[in-house]
Amino acid sequence: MIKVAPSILSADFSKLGEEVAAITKAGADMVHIDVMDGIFVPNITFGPAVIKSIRDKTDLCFDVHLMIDSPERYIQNFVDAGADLITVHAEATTHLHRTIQAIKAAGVKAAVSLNPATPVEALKYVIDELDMVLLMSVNPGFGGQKFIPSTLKKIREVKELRSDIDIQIDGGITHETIGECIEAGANIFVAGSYVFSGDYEERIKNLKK
Ligand SMILES: O=C(CO)[C@@H](O)[C@H](O)COP(=O)(O)O
Ligand SMILES: [Fe+2]
Repeated sequence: MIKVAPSILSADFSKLGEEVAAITKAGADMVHIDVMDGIFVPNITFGPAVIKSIRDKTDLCFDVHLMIDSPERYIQNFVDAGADLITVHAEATTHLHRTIQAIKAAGVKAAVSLNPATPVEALKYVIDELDMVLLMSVNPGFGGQKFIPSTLKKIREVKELRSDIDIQIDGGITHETIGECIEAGANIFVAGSYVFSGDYEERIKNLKK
């Protein structure tokens, strides 16, 4: 089944709670929350306090995408804030396996993300521990960028490593780019600018069909 996870990076921050309620009503399957620290990526967004403030606006899964250096330092803070699924970047932590164990020990689902230039081999010795793999289809840091086509090959490579794993694609997803990702084997789609620049319900429906 195809799932759509609107990224609130493209929402109106001045009314974030209402935006989360609106995408829930519009048929979103998860809420994708992009946390950026200005070090791992050249942008800064929000932290646990903001996430906690919107937790009671929806019952949907809070899919927290950590684009922060050494994410192991903050796992418990994001769990306490209401995260259901925590994604860390393989490039951001020295001890990836230990970080995954820490996420699971904290009682939430664990995923690993790879930047566009990072080979799928980076997942080889941790993939059996994971609930999901996130493949970045743009360089992380900003919404509204163009989909990088080499992601399609990476989707197939992840499938070869573990055929039953959820594969989430993040960056440049629209009604035009989603189809080839589904064909390659991905099943969860983050969409920021595409969903938030139109009628939310119509845009989510377009992606699902
Ligand atoms: O993690 C990121 C960006 O680093 C994403 O989640 C973006 O928010 C996706 O935005 P669009 O490409 O869909 O506009
Ligand atoms: Fe993201």
